[in-house]
Amino acid sequence: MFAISRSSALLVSRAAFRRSFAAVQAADKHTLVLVRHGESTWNLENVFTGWYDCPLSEKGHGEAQDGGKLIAAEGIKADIAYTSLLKRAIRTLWHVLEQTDRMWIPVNKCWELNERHYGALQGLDKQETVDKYGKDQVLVWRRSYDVPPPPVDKSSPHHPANDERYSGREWPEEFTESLATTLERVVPFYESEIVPKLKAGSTVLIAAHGNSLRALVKHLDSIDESTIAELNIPTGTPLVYELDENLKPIPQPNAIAPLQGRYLGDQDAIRQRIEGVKNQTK
Ligand SMILES: O=C(O)[C@@H](CO)OP(=O)(O)O
Repeated sequence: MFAISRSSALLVSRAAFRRSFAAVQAADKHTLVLVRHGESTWNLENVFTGWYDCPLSEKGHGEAQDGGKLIAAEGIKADIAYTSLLKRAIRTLWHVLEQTDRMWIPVNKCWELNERHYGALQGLDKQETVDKYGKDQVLVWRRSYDVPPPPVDKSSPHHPANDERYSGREWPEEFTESLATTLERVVPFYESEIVPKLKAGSTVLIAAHGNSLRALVKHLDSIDESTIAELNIPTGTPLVYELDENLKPIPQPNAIAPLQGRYLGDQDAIRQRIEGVKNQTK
C-alpha cells in the first residue's frame, strides 16, 4: 500500500530537482543595497560638506525613513550593514534598520565610506562659489574624475588630523580628494571587507554618501570616467543590486543607465531628485 507509482516518483524527483536548482540559483545571487543619506542640513543650505559632520535635516529624516519602508516592502532583509563615520549616514542607517526591523544586525562604521573630502571648499556656499569661480570651474571640482578641489592644510579645522575620529592614521600635510582618490579607498574597502560577506551569502546594506557611492557604482557598473561625471545619486533612495556568482551586477528592470541596480520608489520622483542634486550649482 506504500508503493509509489513510477509516474509519481518522477514527479517527486522533478519537484526536488526544481527546489535544489532554485537553492543553487539563490546561493549564486547576492543582494547589495546602497542608500545615500537623507538630505542633510548642509544639503538644505547648499553648502559644500565633504567630511563636515552635519546632521540630517527634518526632510532628510523623513527621506531615510521612507527609504527604509521601501526596503521593507520589497522584503529585503540585510544581514550586515556598513556606514561611514559621519552622522548623516549613520542616522540614515539607523532609520533604515528601524523601518526594516533589523536593528539587531552587525553594523560597521568605517572612514573609507566617508563622503569625498572637499578640501578648501568645505563650508562654502555652492552658489557663491559659482559666482566667484564660475560654473565650469565648480563643475570640474564637483564632478570631474580626477581634478581635486584646493586642499586644506593642518591649520584648518577641516583637516582630518584635527578630528579625533581619524586619529591613529597618518594624514598628508595638505588634504583634499577627487573622485579618483575617493575610489582608491572605497573600492579596496569594498573588495576586502564587503565582498567576502556577499560571497558568504549575506545581504549587505551600505548607507553612505553621494560621492563615496559614485565611486562604488563606478566600480560595480564599470562606468567610464566621462560618464561618471554625469551621474548624480539622490538622497535617501535605496539602490538595489543583484549580483551574479562573480559579483557582477545582473541588469535590473527599471534601472536608470548607466546603473544596473534599480532604485526603489516612484521613478519620476527619483529622476526629479537626481536633477535636484545636479542643479545645486547652475
Ligand atoms: O557637499 C558635498 O559633500 C557633496 C554631497 O552633498 O556635494 P556634491 O553633490 O556637490 O558633490
